[in-house]
Amino acid sequence: MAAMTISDLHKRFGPVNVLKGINLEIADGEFIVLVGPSGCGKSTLLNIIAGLEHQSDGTVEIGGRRMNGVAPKDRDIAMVFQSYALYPTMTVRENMSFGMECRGVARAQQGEAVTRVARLLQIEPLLDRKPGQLSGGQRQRVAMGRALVRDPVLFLFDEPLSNLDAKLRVEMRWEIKQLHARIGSTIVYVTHDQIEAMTMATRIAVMHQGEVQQFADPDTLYNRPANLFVARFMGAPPMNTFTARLTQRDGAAVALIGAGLPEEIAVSIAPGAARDYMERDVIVGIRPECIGERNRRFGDHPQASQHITAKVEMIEPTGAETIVLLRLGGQSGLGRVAPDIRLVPDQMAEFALDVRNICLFDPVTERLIA
Ligand SMILES: Nc1ncnc2c1ncn2[C@@H]1O[C@H](COP(=O)(O)OP(=O)(O)OP(=O)(O)O)[C@@H](O)[C@H]1O
Repeated sequence: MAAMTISDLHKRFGPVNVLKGINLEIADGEFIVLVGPSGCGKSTLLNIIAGLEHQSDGTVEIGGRRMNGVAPKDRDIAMVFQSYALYPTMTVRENMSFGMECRGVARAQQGEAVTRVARLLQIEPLLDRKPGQLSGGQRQRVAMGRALVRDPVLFLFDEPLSNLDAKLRVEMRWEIKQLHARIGSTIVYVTHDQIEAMTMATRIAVMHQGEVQQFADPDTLYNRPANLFVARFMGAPPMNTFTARLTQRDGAAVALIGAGLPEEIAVSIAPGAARDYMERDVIVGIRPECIGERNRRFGDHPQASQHITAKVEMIEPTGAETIVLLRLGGQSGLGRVAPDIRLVPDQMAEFALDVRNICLFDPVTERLIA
């Protein structure tokens, strides 16, 4: 196990800047997820940590040891790839012990390590099969087993679940999380799936265009996103964003969505929030689950919920809940209501708004104000 420090890391491919100064301080035993849209540099960063790619500038330190110039095989890192990369002609047992065989580990020790890890991953009955005789989930488990027998200081996972179907992905997610709880190793895990990130990580680094936008625990990322990119990237459906004007109404601070329009909506804002933005435009971020059916109560405080009137534009029943597209102050946003609520398109209806978790962003810098 080891802590890792990434300092001012840059990577250029010819004229293209793919990583633009990455700084991450990762504690021993953390489960870090790198998440971001395609092409943001996640795999490049992982490959540099593994030593498979060289950085243009900056340093990676693992367990206090500077890795510049250290060959991949000497970094004591195990990597699990999206393609399981198992040898098709070898049995599961041979696949798992191959690395140890190459390093000249004694046969008895190899056998012990394979048995220990096979038990941990519950793949003992599969040890004499070949990869072609395994399901996708079993192959993924063997790929993890091959990494685990090495007992490395750091695990790197590059989208390990993306080849699995949705049900198996949920199961494997749970298994990897439990595995981490049991072995306590430091893990850096790349995915573009933000549900995977939210459910497994101790901290998530959200990347965009070669930069870390925010590095925080899942709760902070979700409820206090540092900027509009993070707000819109994390969450499905994503956070609604409305342009609004901050002002005072009846002695209280409000954000007017669609200020000046007949359908203007005043949303209560915490006193003192964004004082410098009074009488200025802001972006208001409201999660869809913060807009619910009229009689929904958010929290114990009577002022946690506010009633708003909006026009229903579209209805999408999902079984457990109904997603509604609403017209709010001339702008569109999503809400989530109980499945037994009857709504029809074009109807005006009252909804409850949870005002506790409303985010305000600067419209120019797009950074969180309050
Ligand atoms: N060897 C290379 N030469 C030139 N450009 C490269 C090379 N490898 C990666 N890139 C570019 O660097 C950028 C980041 O790629 P990277 O694979 O790290 O992204 P990613 O976030 O992992 O994407 P994905 O989720 O699609 O796998 C992309 O624009 C990619 O085209």
